[in-house]
Amino acid sequence: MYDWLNALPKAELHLHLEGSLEPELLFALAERNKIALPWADVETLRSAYAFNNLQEFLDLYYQGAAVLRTEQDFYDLTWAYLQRCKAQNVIHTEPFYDPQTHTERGIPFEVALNGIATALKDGRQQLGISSGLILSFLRHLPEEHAQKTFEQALPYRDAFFAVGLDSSEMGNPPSKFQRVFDRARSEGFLTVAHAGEEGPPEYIWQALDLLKVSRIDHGVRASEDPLLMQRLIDEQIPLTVCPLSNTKLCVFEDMKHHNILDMLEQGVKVTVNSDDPAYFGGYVTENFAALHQSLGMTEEQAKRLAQNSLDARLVKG
Ligand SMILES: Nc1ncnc2[nH]cnc12
Ligand SMILES: [Zn+2]
Repeated sequence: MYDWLNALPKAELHLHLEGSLEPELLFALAERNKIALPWADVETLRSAYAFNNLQEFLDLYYQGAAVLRTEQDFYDLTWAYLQRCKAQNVIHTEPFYDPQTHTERGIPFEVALNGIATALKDGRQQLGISSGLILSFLRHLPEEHAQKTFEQALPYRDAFFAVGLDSSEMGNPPSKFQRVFDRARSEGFLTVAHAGEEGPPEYIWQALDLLKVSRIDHGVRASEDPLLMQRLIDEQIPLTVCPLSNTKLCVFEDMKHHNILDMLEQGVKVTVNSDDPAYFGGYVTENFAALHQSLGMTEEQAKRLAQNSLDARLVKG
């Protein structure tokens, strides 16, 4: 039905690998690793995917990620996501992963990174999907933990090209991470950050001015601040918007109220992404389809959104 959206060549620039863990794989990995789960079956787990806000989702997301233990698990997770990319004509992806989600529960740093990096390499060679990995810090933890994580990552510097910032936004402003982002930039890494998902426009200003980000992840609350909107337009700073995520997490009450097409028409470089597709009801094509269904997105707008995603890539080729 949405072949025309599937057919558009596109890039995905906002995807948490841990958020692509489908319930079926989650159960398979739990069995492989002999981990007892609190849900009776896949359907029971799926029925728990009802959230009132970001935190309610994160609590389940971290619980789900606990089935990931071995390099093979991380490989399988990443490979399954890349297969979805292939099926939806996502020709380039710049996914995040959260090292601290795994190191904080005793998984050695290199286990997750090796599994992910190997799958991304195979994706390039076997599927023709280009990619670059973003190492994302958990903002609900102290900055010192992020510093330590970055130091752990440095010996593997060829495996990622940027650092990011995710997890609980409210009360954890970008300013909390200024030093570790300074350090990452001094080592030659690019920066991105989640900002303006639930948090105020002020957090977007901070991400731009203090963390010197190349893109804003989400950023939908920018529309509350005309000066900020003007800056995003003037400087063509990309926003990696995630429509299904925003409605699942009640950032917008209904897709009919989503502001992505208004921002597109005002000249903001918005892109369409899936965020945590296993939890939010779909991958990139389903996100485009929701915009068509609820907002009347035209074919011309879809093409512009897809082109924006290709233009907003930070890793070329
Ligand atoms: N949408 C989101 N916002 C913040 N942190 C996240 N981690 C995974 N998904 C996230
Ligand atoms: Zn996200």
